[in-house]
Amino acid sequence: MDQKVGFIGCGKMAQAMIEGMIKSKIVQPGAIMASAVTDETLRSVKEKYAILVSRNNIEVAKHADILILAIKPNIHNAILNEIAEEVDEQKVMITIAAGISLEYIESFFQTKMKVIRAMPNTPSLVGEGMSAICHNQQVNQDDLEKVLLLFNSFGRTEVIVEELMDSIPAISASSPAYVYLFIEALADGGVKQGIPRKQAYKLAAQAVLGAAKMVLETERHPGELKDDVCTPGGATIEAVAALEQGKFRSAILTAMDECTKKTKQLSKKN
Ligand SMILES: NC(=O)C1=CN([C@@H]2O[C@H](COP(=O)(O)OP(=O)(O)OC[C@H]3O[C@@H](n4cnc5c(N)ncnc54)[C@H](OP(=O)(O)O)[C@@H]3O)[C@@H](O)[C@H]2O)C=CC1
Ligand SMILES: O=C(O)[C@@H]1CCC=N1
Repeated sequence: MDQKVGFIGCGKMAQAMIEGMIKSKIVQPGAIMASAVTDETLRSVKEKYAILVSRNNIEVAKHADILILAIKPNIHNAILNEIAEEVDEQKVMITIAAGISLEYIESFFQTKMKVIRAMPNTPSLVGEGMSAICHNQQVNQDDLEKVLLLFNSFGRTEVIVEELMDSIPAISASSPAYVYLFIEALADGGVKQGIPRKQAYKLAAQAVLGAAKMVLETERHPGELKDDVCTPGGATIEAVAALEQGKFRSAILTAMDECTKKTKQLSKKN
């Protein structure tokens, strides 16, 4: 695509997206410019991705057709005040911060801007990201197609209504953290049985990847897929019963409620 992409903030999430975009060849490294605060980050991303870097957020805002705010929620205020004069109505502005609304971003500008709120996740780094996005009325079909092309270059994207955005961290943006806990626990269980640690991580991670692919590619109900694994009177159903006793599902639902509660608190702060 011929769009220039800018990242204000180039930490973990921005780098995951940049790596995914570059690997998929959807944008040339020279069309991407990113800013950060420390020399260490600027040097390292320049070296890793051969993208343009700057300590100057205004320079990034000027460079970009699609400008991505990949900074913490609590510094949006300062950054938006800093760049407000430099962003015109042609640019598409995207925030990936938890709890930052379209209306909040719009409020920094005199004129109606094209704004998108996105919630990606770190597996974007390996092209298996999951992003949810919503947009305001200024974003037209052509803008949306370009942004979808960009986001789909590092995974899948769902367009949703803004009312649901605060619920996305719990299900797909924060959830990789819980999946890593699960993989670590599976590997610990393997190690307990004598499986070498390195092999245990491979066995556990591939099982999770395969199970996820089964859900996506067969489109069968997860409960049905679970039933296929549980041989009557066999070993798996014993494990499932133990997990139910340990309130496995209930623990996940509670964790998601806590995640959403915190996201909503972040929303209120801004
Ligand atoms: N991590 C995740 O899994 C996800 C995060 N998000 C959202 O992404 C956003 C960023 O998170 P994450 O990447 O994890 O955070 P990081 O702390 O890894 O990155 C933040 C980046 O912002 C830079 N920064 C800080 N202050 C400024 C400034 N004044 N001007 C320019 N850049 C600045 C930092 O620079 P330096 O490196 O020099 O310190 C750093 O590169 C958050 O809003 C979060 O809600 C959304 C989805 C998933
Ligand atoms: O923990 C956070 O607030 C961010 C949002 C989604 C993932 N990380």
